[in-house]
Amino acid sequence: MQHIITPDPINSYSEQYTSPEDAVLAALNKETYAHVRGAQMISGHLQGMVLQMISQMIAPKQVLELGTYTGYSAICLAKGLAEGGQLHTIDIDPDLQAMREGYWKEAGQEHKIKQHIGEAAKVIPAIEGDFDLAFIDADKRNYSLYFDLLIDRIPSGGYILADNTLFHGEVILPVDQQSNSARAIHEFNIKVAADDRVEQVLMPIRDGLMLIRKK
Ligand SMILES: C[S@@+](CC[C@H](N)C(=O)[O-])C[C@H]1O[C@@H](n2cnc3c(N)ncnc32)[C@H](O)[C@@H]1O
Repeated sequence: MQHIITPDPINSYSEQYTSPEDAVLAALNKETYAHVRGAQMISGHLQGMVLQMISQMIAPKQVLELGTYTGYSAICLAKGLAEGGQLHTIDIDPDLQAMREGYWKEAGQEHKIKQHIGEAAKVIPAIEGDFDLAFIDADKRNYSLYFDLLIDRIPSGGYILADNTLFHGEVILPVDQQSNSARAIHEFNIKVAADDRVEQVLMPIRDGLMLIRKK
């Protein structure tokens, strides 16, 4: 499944003029593609640097990530945490835990990252406090539910990032030709755009990255 909607040469050029992927992230990316199912899900070099820079700009005290996978985006987001800050990351799948913990340690970020295993919708209410930044990157059909669960936990001036908001370009197809996931994402985009509590920008980076700011 294609997860990059920009043409390959444009993507390669953009990567060429983006700061190089650090050695630990490059090794994690390589191992994910070599050994882990669904490797196209990984954020990767370009989007990873976008996540890192957004996190560095916000310098959040507490970040919530929905969808850890092999832990690539968690490293990128953790790099921007304020001194003493923490990233909570939730995944339903326990199997990749040893792999991600190994890379978090190698990246020197393990002390900032707390892994929660379970269904995101059940785990979110069990984590205390507000989130200066939340990254939604788990199952697509629940994006609208995740927005509802998170919006009151984001302070004014805080941010939500949502991945795959262009869903391989399927969101622009007539609704009856969209897959269930694409329709759920399209409904999420409509919902966010209609919500007066937020302002947002849908950036055509990788598979579509929406940056939402709570007013
Ligand atoms: C797109 S991947 C995350 C990629 C990762 N954020 C990155 O950029 O490298 C989605 C992850 O969401 C997890 N997931 C799917 N449904 C979930 C649910 N209901 N609750 C928590 N995690 C879920 C999957 O196990 C998978 O690891």
